[in-house]
Amino acid sequence: KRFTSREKIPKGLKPLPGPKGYPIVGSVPDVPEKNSFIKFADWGKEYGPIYNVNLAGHNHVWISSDQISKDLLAKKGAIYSDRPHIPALLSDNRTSSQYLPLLSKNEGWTRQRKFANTIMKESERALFHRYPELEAKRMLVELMDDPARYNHALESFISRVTCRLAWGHSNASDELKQRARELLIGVSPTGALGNKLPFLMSLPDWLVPAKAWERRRAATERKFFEVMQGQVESDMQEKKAPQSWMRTFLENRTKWGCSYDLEGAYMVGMHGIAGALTIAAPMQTFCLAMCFYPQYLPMLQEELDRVCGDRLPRAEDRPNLPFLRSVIRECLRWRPPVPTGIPHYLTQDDEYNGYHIPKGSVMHPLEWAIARDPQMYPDPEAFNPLRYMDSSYPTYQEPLTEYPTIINISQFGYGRRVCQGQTVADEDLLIGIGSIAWLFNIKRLSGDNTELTEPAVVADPEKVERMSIGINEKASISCEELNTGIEPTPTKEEVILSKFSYPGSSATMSEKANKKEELKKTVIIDPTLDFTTLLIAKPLPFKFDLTVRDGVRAAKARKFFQESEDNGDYKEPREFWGENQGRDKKLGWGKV
Ligand code: HEM
Repeated sequence: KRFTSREKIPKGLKPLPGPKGYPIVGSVPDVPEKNSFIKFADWGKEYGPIYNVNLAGHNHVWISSDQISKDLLAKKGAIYSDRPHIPALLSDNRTSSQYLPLLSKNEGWTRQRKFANTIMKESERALFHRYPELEAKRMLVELMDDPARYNHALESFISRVTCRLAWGHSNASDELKQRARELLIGVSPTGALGNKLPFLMSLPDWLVPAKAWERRRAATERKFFEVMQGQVESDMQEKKAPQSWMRTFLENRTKWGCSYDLEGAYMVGMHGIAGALTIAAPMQTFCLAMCFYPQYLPMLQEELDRVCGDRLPRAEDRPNLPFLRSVIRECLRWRPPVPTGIPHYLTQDDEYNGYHIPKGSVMHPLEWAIARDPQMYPDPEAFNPLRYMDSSYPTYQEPLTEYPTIINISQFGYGRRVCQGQTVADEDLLIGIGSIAWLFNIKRLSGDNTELTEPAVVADPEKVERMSIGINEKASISCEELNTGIEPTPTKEEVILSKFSYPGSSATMSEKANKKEELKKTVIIDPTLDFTTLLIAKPLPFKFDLTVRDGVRAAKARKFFQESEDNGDYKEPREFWGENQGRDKKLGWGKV
């Protein structure tokens, strides 16, 4: 929906408040690429818990309150459950039945959600086939052997579990990571160029490398999903296919109402991607939190030692591990993996508290702000898992065998579109974070005295040294920018300078100079806020001490791994596109 300042407001209603913006581009120049969610939250403090922003002619509504998000997105789900168009994708995300999270509220979405419900229930009943427990052993050994590449080990853990759930084995987990990363770039407002400059998508490929990149991405993804489906099919014929979402689809393929098998390939593949993308983020946040709030790791280890003793945490331990659940819940609150929320789209004019909300508005439940409501979360900037363990906090809930839980918290969205994968995330985090805390101490590097002030800002960014991960190294979702040729995360100065080259800028030189000064002040240098800029925000790799708690545990962890290794549980990763990941061919890893 195009935004006009003369939008007709029905009698008796007021327009929503919000920043005024500039001609044509609206408020785009005021939104920093890095940590844009903080800017949107700041506007929420200025204009109120629901406000309007014109972004390049489109009306975006930002909601910073859990209650308002529920009132609109959940209670009025009939008109608030659509999705906006994503211009950088070649096929229309709303109708193409490729990506369930991006589909319009149509028949395809209904049947795919039904399928998703079935596979999630089946997996939960089967305790996710113990895949998280199996892969946790491999992750621990990788972390012991190469702690500096912790980021890679955590992402591999998640991707392998998800790959097993989707197709019954983990061989394709590196490829799944790369598919996840490329799709994330394709759909992120700050990723593919076609989302920033949609008109590019109507020009020919040879003129617009970003469009050619998307064509290659889409073709590679399709081929990958087809190959994965075909393999499960032939394994089933040979009666050797382990349980998986794809097997569930193929065993009953007419039941789901898909018009062709390829839809099944996408339905399963999309869930694989959704898992691979998201769950490592809170695990990386966990490492960050333990570095900056060191008082909680000993408490967590005390609980794990008491409950698990000399074995790793298991699914059955969940009721007895309330502090572990508190830490996980707090990781999701403190640094929400989807800080801007995933937008809904309003299909009819509506009103809220006397305000007019025009049809076609893109609605954002702003998780960053919702998770910082000081009434619900006193001292919201502090990482504090005790808010779920101590009855004096508003978030405390009994019984502690069940609460806290991450199921149905705001970070998983609202209404009819809530996240389908919550139980997978819940299980992976319990086993993954529990296993790490069982085996390791996590500390800041000695000599790093960075202090967090309240609210957590200002520190020396040089102290948190980034690790370089080279091109064509195994996939790493957090470093998506490196492997696809998209610019690496911009430096402070680049962030500022990039604000002066947007098309249509009519700012005078002095306005630009003022803006530069203003932006300088808002650049974030808190190391706990050094996150990737795409839709799913992950802490950028940083250096810290990851050491085993004692030799006995280390030896045990190696033994657990060896037993599964001897059992043939871990297979080599498979490469799909040949040399150089197919860079010189039409299919393979994309590089703009
Ligand atoms: C920490 C992990 C995760 C987070 C924070 C997360 C967050 C979200 C959010 C915010 C939404 C949008 C909800 C809305 O529009 O109101 C969503 C949707 C969705 N998620 Fe997740 N998610 C996670 C893990 C997963 C996993 C593991 C899967 C599947 C294996 C998954 C599958 C989906 C699907 C299919 C949707 C689309 C639902 C729809 O549009 O109807 N998610 N998720």
